[in-house]
Amino acid sequence: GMPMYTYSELEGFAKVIQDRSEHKPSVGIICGTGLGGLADVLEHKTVIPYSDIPHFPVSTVKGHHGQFVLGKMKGKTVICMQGRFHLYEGYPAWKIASPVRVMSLLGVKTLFITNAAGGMNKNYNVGDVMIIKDHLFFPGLAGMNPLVGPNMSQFGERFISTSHLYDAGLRKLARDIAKEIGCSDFVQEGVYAMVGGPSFESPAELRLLNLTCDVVGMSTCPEAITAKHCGMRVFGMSLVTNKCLMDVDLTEEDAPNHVEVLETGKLREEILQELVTKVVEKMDNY
Ligand SMILES: Nc1nc2ncn(CCNC(CO)CO)c2c(=O)[nH]1
Repeated sequence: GMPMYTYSELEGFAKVIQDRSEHKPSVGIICGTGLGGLADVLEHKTVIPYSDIPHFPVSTVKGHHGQFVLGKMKGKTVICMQGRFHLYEGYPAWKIASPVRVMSLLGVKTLFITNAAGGMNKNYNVGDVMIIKDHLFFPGLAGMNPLVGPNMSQFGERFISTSHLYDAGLRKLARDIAKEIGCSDFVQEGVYAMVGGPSFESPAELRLLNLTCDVVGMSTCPEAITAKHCGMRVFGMSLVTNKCLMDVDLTEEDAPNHVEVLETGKLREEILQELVTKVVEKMDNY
């Protein structure tokens, strides 16, 4: 594809946003499929469609708006991505992750990434929320890593560790808040597997992924790695929107589809908003 964004192009994207909004965000939120409601709770909102930013990618998936929303949440200044990008849309990993570098240039120090995912762990139920403690970035293992190519040392080092990619303090805080608001029954903590998509995984692929992972999706890893590269604290959370068909002999009606992914997002929207809002409120003490 076309050459990657240069540092000055990324600065140009940040400038378009700075010229449109007084907000100086310290927190970034990437809203997953059907989870765009997270941006609705912001106060004093500024909305900037991706299409208003020259040469910036645009979302092409049902359930994704395609805009930045800046505003206040519990005293913190937040920038939300309502609509994100995916490998299956044909975007390379570096382009999917470029909004994270723009957020870094705007001053974001902590990134919350949410997504919809299929449950592989048999103890998980549709509607569960899984705090991500680690990931299996399958496409990344095959070279579709957002950091491939010349290292942009303005953001970070050439070779970064991902041993502690999902911040332990924020995970502890999220578990404590889940207890506090009484939703521990359906708040899990586990490992996220990323596949490229757009086809859903075969039973054989699911059984392989389930050796180390609890849920599977088609996003999140490129953004998490890029956030770590530029020194952000990262918090990831999956909404389990369906149970995966782990064996070819299971009946057809369990097969995943996009409609149930969107519907489950609506079901749990309030809880997700409450969880994220409370973690944002208390995160500086963890
Ligand atoms: N088996 C399975 N179930 C899932 N439910 C949600 N997603 C996340 C992908 N969501 C796509 C299609 O809904 C839209 O981004 C998946 C997935 O990748 N695999």
